[in-house]
Amino acid sequence: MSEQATMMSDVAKDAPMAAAAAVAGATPSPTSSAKPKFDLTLYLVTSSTLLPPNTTLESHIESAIKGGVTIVQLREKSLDTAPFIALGKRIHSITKKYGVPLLINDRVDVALAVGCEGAHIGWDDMEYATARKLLGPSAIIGLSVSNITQASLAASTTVDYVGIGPVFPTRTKPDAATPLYPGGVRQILELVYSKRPDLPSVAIGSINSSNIQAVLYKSRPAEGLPLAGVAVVSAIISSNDPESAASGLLSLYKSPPPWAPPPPSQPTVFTHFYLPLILSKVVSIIRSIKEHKPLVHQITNGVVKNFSANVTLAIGASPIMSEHIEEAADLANIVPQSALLVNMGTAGPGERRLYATAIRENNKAGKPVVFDPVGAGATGMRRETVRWVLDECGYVDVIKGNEGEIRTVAGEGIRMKGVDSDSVGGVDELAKVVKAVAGRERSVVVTTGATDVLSDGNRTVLVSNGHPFQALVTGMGCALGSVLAAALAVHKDDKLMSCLAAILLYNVAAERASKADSSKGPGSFSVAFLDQLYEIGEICARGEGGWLDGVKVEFV
Ligand SMILES: Cc1ncc(COP(=O)(O)OP(=O)(O)O)c(N)n1
Ligand SMILES: Cc1nc(C(=O)O)sc1CCOP(=O)(O)O
Repeated sequence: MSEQATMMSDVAKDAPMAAAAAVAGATPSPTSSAKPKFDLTLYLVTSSTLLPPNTTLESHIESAIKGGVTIVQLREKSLDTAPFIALGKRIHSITKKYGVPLLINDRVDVALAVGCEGAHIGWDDMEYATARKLLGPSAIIGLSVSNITQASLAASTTVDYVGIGPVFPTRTKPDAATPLYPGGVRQILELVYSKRPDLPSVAIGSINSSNIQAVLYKSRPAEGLPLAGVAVVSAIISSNDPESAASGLLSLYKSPPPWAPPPPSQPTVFTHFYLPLILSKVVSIIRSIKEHKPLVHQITNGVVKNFSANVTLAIGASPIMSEHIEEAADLANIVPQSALLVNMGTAGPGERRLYATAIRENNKAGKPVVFDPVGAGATGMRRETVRWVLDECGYVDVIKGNEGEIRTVAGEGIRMKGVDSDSVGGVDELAKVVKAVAGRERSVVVTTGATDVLSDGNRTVLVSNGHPFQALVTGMGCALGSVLAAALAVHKDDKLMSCLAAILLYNVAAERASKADSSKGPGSFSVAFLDQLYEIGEICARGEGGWLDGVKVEFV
């Protein structure tokens, strides 16, 4: 209330601003009034053509403001000047009542005539310097930014905010630039911050209740200003209940995303000094799996289903192999401890909607998601599926793959033979790539190979346990996804720790299986491996950690 009240008095005081004087032919005085305070948190951009039937823009805007919209932009592409000004005046009389600033899209002349708080302009509109001259120093002026060059140019001006977009493909603006996705928004935020650390930004382009938290979370730069808000058109304008649409968006904006629980009070420090502590946590996570029997919903490929289900059962978790969109929400909520594994091994474009629904439902339920981009670099279709999952389906907690797959996720055009991969650099170089991808996606990344590399973007661990037979059993790599998911389901507050527990369980089980008398080759090894997964679970249930004596763990 107090912020709104301050804003209201500022807006009311400054409303006619220097602009009105300019309309009358006078030059606006640079000291005529102070710039009104503005809050970009929930920015409503209008489009009358998207209103539901029998509704008016005036009542829609008023309801949306009641729901929490903090700033409004009148964007009416097909109105002539006179009706545009008349509409602007009617809308301004509403926004002023609530102390919410009103900006006009594209048309500086209309903003001047309406006497509202400012304008938003793009690169095809009036040049910023001219707009500023006409509107005066107290006007709020925003500039669109769709790429790094525009970001750099915008940040070299005195503009008041930038509108970054489109984040996603949008039907509302047919001439929008190429989608940036949250990762591209983050790059622009970093650039803007490096040139003008005080300049606030909003993101725009198909932002709605299903993606707002992922946009905010994944676009957040490692340092510098995060987004100051989100701008939406259809998510509010096309709604039959704009007040609820706005309040729903605002509440999602303000709450921490369910997949990012508050950091543990004592985060595990990953150094050799703390190895005994780390290994005792590994034991307790594996014991927890047996205790809680988490459900692992697996959308996985046909080649590995049976083995993955057996691996899940052997560690004490409960597998369900479902590929029905209709039950994704129920499965995400059916038990308190569960997780989702999405393995794209044999997927085609038909599966993308299933992935999106299952990932979003698990995000909403605060359940962890493991994504295995099998064969990511092998074909264009697979590369597009990886992009779709990471950019458009919400948030994945863990990305797990072999070196080639993770390098593809990193954006390297590595060639892959089927779903296997060639190693290109040393482990140190790979560790840098893994860490960079983890930082970029804000996920834990697990790369499997002779040495497994795990990173959450800050801490990076190398694990060199395991046995060469693992590479000779179909589904060995894929089934690891179910163990990662089970570990995350029971231990969410330090995801890297959960992944380390899963990797150590898996690889030590493989070493022990290779030494079993019954283990004569990959076939008998795979049976002994299931036995060892079970056996280690039993050992951990007794609270014993001797099985970890030979682990080869390095912290980098
Ligand atoms: C907040 C915000 N950001 C970007 C835009 C896009 O403006 P522009 O580039 O002028 O394109 P049109 O809106 O005119 O199609 C915006 N309007 N608002
Ligand atoms: C007005 C606008 N500007 C964009 C940009 O990329 O600059 S995208 C866009 C349309 C946003 O509408 P919706 O929320 O319905 O997708």
